[in-house]
Amino acid sequence: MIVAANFKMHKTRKETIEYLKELENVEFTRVKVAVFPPFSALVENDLIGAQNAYPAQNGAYTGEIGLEQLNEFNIKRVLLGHSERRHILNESQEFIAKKFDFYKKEGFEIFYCVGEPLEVRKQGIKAVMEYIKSQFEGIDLEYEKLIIAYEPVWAIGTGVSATTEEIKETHEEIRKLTSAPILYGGSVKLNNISEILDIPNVDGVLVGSASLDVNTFKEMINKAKEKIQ
Ligand SMILES: O=C[C@H](O)COP(=O)(O)O
Repeated sequence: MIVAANFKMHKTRKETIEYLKELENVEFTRVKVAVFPPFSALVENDLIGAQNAYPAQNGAYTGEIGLEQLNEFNIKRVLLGHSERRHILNESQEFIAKKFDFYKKEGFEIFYCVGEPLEVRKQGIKAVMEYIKSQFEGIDLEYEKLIIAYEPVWAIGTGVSATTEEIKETHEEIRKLTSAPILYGGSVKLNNISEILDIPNVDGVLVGSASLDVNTFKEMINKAKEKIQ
């Protein structure tokens, strides 16, 4: 079971350090926990991953960070292909695949996000899978340190999670393509996490807004623990 927190553009360095301190007392046995803070809050801690990274050691890439900056904090985990980077920052599949390739070669654990917009979901699962397959172009689905996060765009930050049936059918289809763990993300809250974790082929969750409160996130970790036999 994997429970991951994506702070997006929330929290300062000080707040992130306090958050991590709160997590120190949590017993993680058999639950993998990951925390993705903003770049300015990256610290050396096993839970930490970067929300994004440029595919280079260093260089003239204004506004980006690369391997050199991640190495400073011994960070070996990165989130790639998040919907906000694809849709707000217009990252192309080709560029995301370049990042994937670079950080795969560096042995990073890669949380790789996919998910369809509402107009595609309305056309049904076949169209959803065509869309998702296009987001897998250039991605090594056999990479042993790959974790996939299925996050329907229309469920992110809206308070409206995908239905159990939608998650079930999509994860089932993604499972046919890879043996990597598959997380669900998109309005995961304390009141729906248990139900979501019960769905076949759901190996964990990627949580945005609900993860910002550390007590809520801790309770989510506990709910995930309850699912482990
Ligand atoms: O990375 C996390 C997802 O975008 C989900 O965000 P959310 O939980 O605020 O809907």
